[in-house]
Amino acid sequence: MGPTTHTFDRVFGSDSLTKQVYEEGAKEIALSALGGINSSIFAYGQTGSGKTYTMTGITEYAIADVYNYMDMHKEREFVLKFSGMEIYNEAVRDLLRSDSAPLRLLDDPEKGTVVERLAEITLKDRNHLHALLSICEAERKVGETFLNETSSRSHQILRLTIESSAREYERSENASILVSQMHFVDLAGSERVSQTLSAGARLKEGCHISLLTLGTVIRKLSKGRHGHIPFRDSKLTRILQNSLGGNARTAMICTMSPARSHVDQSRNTLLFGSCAQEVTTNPKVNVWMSNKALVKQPQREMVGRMESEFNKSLAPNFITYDVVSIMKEKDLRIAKMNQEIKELTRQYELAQHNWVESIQQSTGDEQVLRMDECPIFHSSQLANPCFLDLVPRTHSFSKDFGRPSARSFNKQYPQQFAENPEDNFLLDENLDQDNFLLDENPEDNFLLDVGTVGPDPYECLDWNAQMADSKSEDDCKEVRCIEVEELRMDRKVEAPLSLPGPEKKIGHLPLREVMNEDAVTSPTKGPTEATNGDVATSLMKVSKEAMNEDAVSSPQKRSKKVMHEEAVSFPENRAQDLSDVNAEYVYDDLKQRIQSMQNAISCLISFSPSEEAPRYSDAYMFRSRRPTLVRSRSCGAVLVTIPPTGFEDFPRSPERPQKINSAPRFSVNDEYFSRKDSQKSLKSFYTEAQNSNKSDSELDAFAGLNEAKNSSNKRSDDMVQRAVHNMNDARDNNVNEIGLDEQEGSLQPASNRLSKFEKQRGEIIELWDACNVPLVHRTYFFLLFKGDPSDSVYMEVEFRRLSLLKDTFSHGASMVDKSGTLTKASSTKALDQERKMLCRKMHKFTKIQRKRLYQKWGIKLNSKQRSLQLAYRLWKDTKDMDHIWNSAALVASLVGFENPSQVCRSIFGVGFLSLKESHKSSIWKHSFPSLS
Ligand SMILES: Nc1ncnc2c1ncn2[C@@H]1O[C@H](COP(=O)(O)OP(=O)(O)OP(=O)(O)O)[C@@H](O)[C@H]1O
Repeated sequence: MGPTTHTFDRVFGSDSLTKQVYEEGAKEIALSALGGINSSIFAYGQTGSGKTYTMTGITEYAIADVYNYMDMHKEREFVLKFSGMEIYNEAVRDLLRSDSAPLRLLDDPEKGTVVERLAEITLKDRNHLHALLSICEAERKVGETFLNETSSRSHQILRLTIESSAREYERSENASILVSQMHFVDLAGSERVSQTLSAGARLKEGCHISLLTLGTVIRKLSKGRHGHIPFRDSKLTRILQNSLGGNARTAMICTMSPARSHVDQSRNTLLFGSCAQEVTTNPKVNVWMSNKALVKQPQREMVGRMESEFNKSLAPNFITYDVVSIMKEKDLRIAKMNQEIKELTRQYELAQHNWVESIQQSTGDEQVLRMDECPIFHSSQLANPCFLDLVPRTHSFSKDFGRPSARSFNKQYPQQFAENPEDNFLLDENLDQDNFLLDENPEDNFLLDVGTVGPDPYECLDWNAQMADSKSEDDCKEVRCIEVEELRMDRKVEAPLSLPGPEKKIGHLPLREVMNEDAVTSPTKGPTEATNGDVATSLMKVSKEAMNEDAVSSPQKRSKKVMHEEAVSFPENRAQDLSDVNAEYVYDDLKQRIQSMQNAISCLISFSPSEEAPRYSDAYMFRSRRPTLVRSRSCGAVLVTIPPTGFEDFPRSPERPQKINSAPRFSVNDEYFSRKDSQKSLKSFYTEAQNSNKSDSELDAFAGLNEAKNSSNKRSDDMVQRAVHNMNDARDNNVNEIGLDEQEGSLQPASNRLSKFEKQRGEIIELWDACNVPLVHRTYFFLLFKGDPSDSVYMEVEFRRLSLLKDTFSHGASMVDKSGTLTKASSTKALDQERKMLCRKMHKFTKIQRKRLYQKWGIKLNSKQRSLQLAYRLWKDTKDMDHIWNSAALVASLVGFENPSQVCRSIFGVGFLSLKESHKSSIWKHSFPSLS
């Protein structure tokens, strides 16, 4: 048929060694996979021409080279995965799972065609790979034996996936992993194409489809990528689509028999090889972003968002407009409201006085006394604290005519109860949150023990906290007290029956339940309060009910609303009005007006010059509403004592005029506490910061959450200087600046509270120093030092605990001095143990504080990445290992890691010590290019 010329890259004779074929024909391409480029080595040829023989050798050599390369490049990390499959009769079989059913092919948008459920074994070492190769070979042979074939009728595809990365890629901003696949494809004998084509009976058998499609694909590809390339027409071409014409470097080894009888097959093979020679592929380096790198981008955005929010919340600190005039205006309004409250309170007391008088007149003092002695609380239920717990603290029934008891109300109007936001807050999670002191951490009862000395810090707990602390205990106390009464008064009096007129109606109401409710809704009452006054108050309530009924049932009387309005609108007539049966509405109205006034004041003092920073003020208002709600609604006996004295309670009353400069005063140095000089007090820090050249950069770096550095260095400087200035203000207790003095008369309580707050803060700082309180612990107080009244209890507790700690230390020292019997070592050990114990307790407490702060900051507890990111940013430009250690400690505390070293490990992949030791090594240099 005449000579035909074909050109190939290499031609090997029959005396060529497989090694030579590999070295000259396949090695370069195969090892491209180590650089992230897919590679494929095909063997094509007729049966018995040496495909399997050659591919086995090439695979061996390639694997050896891969492992040699890995050995020579220890700075990189490699992960090898191996899988083997066989395609026979368009069925894909996993060679590593002998019993596997044919595998399906799936289209993955990123990876292309993938074989579903194909085993991919991560290799331990080269022996492991050899073992797997043997398994594949054996498995393929088993199939051939089963088919009673002496030659390969199937295609074998061995795939080695190589993932390589720099060992310290985790630390790199551009962290990436190279992922490539190395394919070794031993095709079925090529003669089968022509055979099957000629022998139609075998068309549906063997590998003809794949080979036929392979040939078509190669032919089309060799002519350029014009038209449709039928990759999807066979499993083989579908799986190897990349290798054939896409993202891969491919070597096609064509084997031929020198026998004259095989000249046709040899010619076909040459034609196939010629076509394949023309095919161009489009190999690329396959760079995958590491998981961390992938996470980093959105994480960075998230951090940025959080930081900007955080900065916004701090905005008042850096706002430059005239806060003095705004504060003055607010102070004036507050002063005016205080005056109004005083007047209302006076009216309120008078109303109550008249009301009591009217009750006494209508029932007689004797009756009251008899009621007082009534053992009406004889109830096993009442003595059951569980029952008490189950009764929600409803307190908004003062205007519900014929109100049922708390229990029956809930049964009858569950919806209404659920919809009442005032009631809901009693059930919300804040209860748990504030309940921690007793419930979540039994060990924190230690704090309560401390609290038995000096003024009770819990007087300034918000209402929920009081409820949480006292709900079971105080209720029990109250019940106990009642039980005492019961024992003392051993006779029953049908009290309601003795009430005149309409009272008899209400007398049908189970007075016990009314009393129960009173007991339940007066959690703040101590045992001594549940005496005659309580019962008298309960009686008043009963009478009130009766009056309500009366009012409703007497259309001749003026409407309640009118009476109510008149009583409020015309105070000069209040004497007459209050003596009326509708005096209760004046009473209620006054309460409500006082309450709304208090709320308004809360509004005013929760200074929010920027609408962008509503969080604190909102939270503040929410909290500040609680005491007034409780006191104004449910506890008549307690109610009388609230205003105006309630305003002077530190820090319960919400009308403290918040000093603008004081609120965020400590914000800038929040992170600065994580510096190595952990024992440094705030004062010394700020003094030093002010005099130090490093204040600009380091303060800012430690502020961390502050984007000021990135956005504007100049602004950052201003911020820091302002913060320092503020700190000095605090130290000098200079309240003149915001014009408080002008309102001194009316704002004296608030000023007192401010000064008390600042004094307490100073004391705590001194105690920290005195007790060598660790840095991490101090950091929990950054935001608590903002002066939010609702935080004052924590300051109080901290102060007491530290006082105790200090006393304990000094006491321990003096014991050593006095006794003289203890050796220094033993006493030191005892002190150490004691200190450890206290530290444990402190740690427990601070964990809770941390949780609380998280909630306050809006930080999710699982935001480890954010903190680590922050740490990385803090460390990026530092050479100071102490600095790293301290900030790692801070981050560890924030993210809940056990120790700072764990933080280092998370960021660098090595612990702190390794990090320190390796700071001159490539790891360090890589991580901190500025150092290298
Ligand atoms: N280069 C070589 N040197 C020595 N022997 C070889 C060489 N190539 C192949 N052989 C031998 O020829 C025989 C057939 O080789 P091999 O099985 O590799 O052919 P094949 O193309 O894979 O055939 P099939 O398609 O039927 O599987 C084997 O016994 C093998 O040992």
